[in-house]
Amino acid sequence: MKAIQDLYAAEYAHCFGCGPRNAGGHHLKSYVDGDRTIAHFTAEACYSGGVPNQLYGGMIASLLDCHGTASAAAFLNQQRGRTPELGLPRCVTASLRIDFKRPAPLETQLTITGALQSIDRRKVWVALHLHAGEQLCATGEMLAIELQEPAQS
Ligand SMILES: CCCCCCCC(=O)SCCNC(=O)CCNC(=O)[C@H](O)C(C)(C)COP(=O)(O)OP(=O)(O)OC[C@H]1O[C@@H](n2cnc3c(N)ncnc32)[C@H](O)[C@@H]1OP(=O)(O)O
Repeated sequence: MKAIQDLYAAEYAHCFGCGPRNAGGHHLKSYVDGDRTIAHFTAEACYSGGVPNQLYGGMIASLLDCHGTASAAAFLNQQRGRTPELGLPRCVTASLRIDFKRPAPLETQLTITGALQSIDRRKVWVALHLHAGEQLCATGEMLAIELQEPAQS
């Protein structure tokens, strides 16, 4: 199965966190998994927060940001009855609230999941969770918005 990010149009594939066309980026890969989405990521030691073996909060935000917008695109497509191969809507983050519940470890596989909360036209609300094993480390609530097509001249 292709990752959601690998279905982005070339002009929207430059994201530092997940863009396949960003050579220096993190290349997060998100997948549809039944009625949710899932991604895995292992952070290198350089992404430390102030405390040893604790992942920097900005990286947690980045993982939720990229996984959330990928999830929103996939959920919009599902609602419209379109298969991803026909192209994905392009969603960006309008709002992202994060609760940091427990420290997330470095050099350990993290699991990020997304669940659809609701859709209202171009607006998609996604609930996000980040786990290390069984431990819930962070939750997020995202409002993603589908970009409008540029007006035809
Ligand atoms: C393409 C995929 C690449 C991967 C992306 C990875 C994730 C990212 O890092 S994205 C980068 C960070 N995000 C951004 O830079 C977004 C910056 N913001 C914008 O570009 C614009 O504000 C944008 C596109 C979100 C919305 O603008 P625009 O298309 O003009 O819509 P606009 O008319 O303002 O709002 C649409 C609706 O959303 C609502 N809305 C907009 N922003 C918010 C917000 N922050 N909170 C609540 N509601 C909002 C509006 O009230 C409106 O609602 P309604 O239709 O009911 O009246």
